[in-house]
Amino acid sequence: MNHINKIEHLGIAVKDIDAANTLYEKLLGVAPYKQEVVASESVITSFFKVGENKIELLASTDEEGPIGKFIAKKGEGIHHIAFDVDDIVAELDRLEKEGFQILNKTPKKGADNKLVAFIHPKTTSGVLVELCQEAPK
Ligand SMILES: CC[C@H](C(=O)O)C(=O)SCCNC(=O)CCNC(=O)[C@H](O)C(C)(C)COP(=O)(O)OP(=O)(O)OC[C@H]1O[C@@H](n2cnc3c(N)ncnc32)[C@H](O)[C@@H]1OP(=O)(O)O
Ligand SMILES: [Co+2]
Repeated sequence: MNHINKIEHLGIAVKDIDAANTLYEKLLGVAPYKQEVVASESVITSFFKVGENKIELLASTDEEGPIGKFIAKKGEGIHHIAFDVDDIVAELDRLEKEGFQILNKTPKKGADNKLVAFIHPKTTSGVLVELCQEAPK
């Protein structure tokens, strides 16, 4: 069984979701296919399909949220890389045993019908990693 199946999406932190939607629609030549608020993360997300991959734009709904804090500290830009897994609980267990710092050991509801968990960037050479498992319909 594969551990990591593919890149699920690339998360990009933006200040203004409408302005970023317009910019990325020009850049990619395609409109976003979904916009979704994830209140637990204080974000509004917007998804673009690019071939087999996805871009997730994220704007903060609360400056104290993770995206608000990220932009305040680092400005707009690439925020995280998300990987698709078949069994997120098993993968979190494997990665914790491998020494990665899991930020939420219990997967939480993410956007685009996913269960998600995050790994601290200080244990992944500075890249915030998200694991995603397709949530049961
Ligand atoms: C779930 C909905 C959606 C989806 O796909 O379904 C999403 O993707 S939501 C995305 C937003 N949610 C999260 O990011 C949750 C996980 N993130 C966190 O728990 C925090 O943001 C955390 C722990 C990564 C950083 O926490 P905090 O900002 O409070 O701490 P610091 O600012 O002190 O940062 C500590 C250290 O990490 C560096 N850092 C922070 N964010 C990132 C990042 N995105 N990429 C790389 N590095 C990051 C920060 O610069 C600090 O490093 P230092 O060397 O001390 O400056
Ligand atoms: Co994400």
